[in-house]
Parts: sequence; structure tokens; C-alpha cells
Amino acid sequence: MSILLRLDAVSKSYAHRPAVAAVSFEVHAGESVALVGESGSGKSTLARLALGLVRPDAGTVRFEGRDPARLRARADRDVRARLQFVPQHPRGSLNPALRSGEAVGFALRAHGVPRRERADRTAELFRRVGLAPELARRFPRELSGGQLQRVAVARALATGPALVVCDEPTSALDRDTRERLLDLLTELRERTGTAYLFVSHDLAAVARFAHRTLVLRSGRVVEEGRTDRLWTAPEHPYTRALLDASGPHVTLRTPASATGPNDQNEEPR
Ligand SMILES: Nc1ncnc2c1ncn2[C@@H]1O[C@H](COP(=O)(O)OP(=O)(O)OP(=O)(O)O)[C@@H](O)[C@H]1O
Repeated sequence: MSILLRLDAVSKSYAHRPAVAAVSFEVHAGESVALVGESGSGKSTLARLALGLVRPDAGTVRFEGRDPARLRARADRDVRARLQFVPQHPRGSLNPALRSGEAVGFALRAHGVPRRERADRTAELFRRVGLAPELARRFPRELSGGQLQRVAVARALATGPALVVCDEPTSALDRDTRERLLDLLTELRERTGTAYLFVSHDLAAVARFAHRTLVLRSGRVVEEGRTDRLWTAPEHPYTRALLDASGPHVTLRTPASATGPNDQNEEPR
């Protein structure tokens, strides 16, 4: 399996306080990798580093061999199209003045899809994420949290990404909506082979979705491995404590297809 994203000994500090310290990992094509850990452990910082939204103080980040922080708006449009983002709060990331269909159409336009194709492509994306076509005419304020998150997924998928970085995609959703969103992401992954970097403190969601999980503590990886192995036989006390703290509702429902294309790096650190 080819490597899509590689972080190599990446460190990032804010005001001399390390947020991420010497973290290395890879995401392969078609693989879902979760980052878990308590609040402040560095998950979102790693997501932003992967997207090129912040630069590391040390180490390297490569997406398809390129530094995502150095991609140019026009010249590297095709590479950018393959690296997409689903944020925690889509209400904040969607332009309130654009109808939801326009938000998806805008993403298509930014990636060079001609005007005459945009309406059909938008309708197809709405259909794929399970949104009724008439919702394309609504503004973000007229949509529920679950509907907005589906618009954010449609927008992320608009350009046929190889990797989607999701930062707490389910945390603002109620339980049923969360389940439906996870079903959707799983189905899309199986259909399109898209890889995911999935940041979450929702261990039930991670258990369902991720092939591989990295456990972060104070900016460092304390344990990583296949999600099923981590859940059934955690080796690091911190992983055990995280699982214990998350309560009995966390059950391993990793689908058979989620054994992943790769099961390396099984050793705890
Ligand atoms: N822009 C910033 N300026 C200053 N400090 C920051 C900034 N972003 C993150 N930090 C700090 O870096 C550390 C890691 O934060 P990060 O948001 O990556 O953690 P997290 O695991 O995603 O937390 P949460 O689950 O609460 O979102 C924290 O101590 C945080 O306060």
C-alpha cells in the first residue's frame, strides 16, 4: 500500500510549551488512522500539521511526497484537491451567506470543474451523502447539525480526495446522528477507497471506524497499533485508563474490512 501521509519526528510548540513532540506516523492509501488522547494531548495540532495549516518547528510532514504547508493555491491545486478536511463545527466553517449547494459548488469551482458540470456534480454529491436535493437551497442556519456535517462531507468529497482529515467530526452530534454519520463515512470509504485521519475523543466512534489508532499523551505517542488489538489488549497503562474512563458503552464493532491494509508499528513506545 502506498504511503499518502508521512509525519517524521514532528514537533510543534506554542509559547515554548510543546503541543506535539517528535511524533512519527504514516497513513496509507485507503487506511483510517485515529488519533486519540485526552484534551490537550495534541490531536488537533497534528491534524493541522497534516493539513499544512501550521508548520512544524522540527521534523517533516509529507502528503504524496509534498510539504502541505508549501502547496501553492493555483499551481498545486490538484494536490490540494486530494487532501481535504471535515471540521468539528461545520457551522463555523461554512460561509453563512452561501446556500449549502453553493458551498459544494464553490469547492468544485475552486478545483477547476467547469460551471456547466457543477450543478449535476453537486446533486450527485448530495445524493451520495444522503441529503435531499432541496436542502441544497438552504443556508447553513436553516440546517441541523447532522445535515451540516453531511454538507461538510459532501464538500470534502467534491474533489475526489485521497485523504480526508476529520477533526472530531461527530462530537457536536447526538447519538443517532453520530451513528448515521459514521455509517456514511464507512460506506464512502468502502466505495471510494479514501483514507482518513480521524481525530476523536469518542472511543466508540474510533472503535467502529479506525483500522489503526495512535494514543497521544502530552504531545507524544504512547501506544499505537491496530484498533482491535489496542481495544482488546492495550499495553500501555494510559491506554487502559482511557478505555476504562470511556465506560462500558465502548464496544469493538470494527468491521471485518477495518483490519486495514497495514498492521505495522504494533509495539508500544
Ligand atoms: N493556537 C494555539 N496557541 C497556543 N496554544 C495552543 C494552540 N493550539 C493548541 N495549543 C496548545 O497545544 C496543546 C495541544 O492542543 P490540541 O488542540 O492539539 O489538543 P487536542 O488533543 O486536540 O485537545 P482537544 O481534545 O481539547 O481538542 C494544548 O496545550 C493547547 O493549549
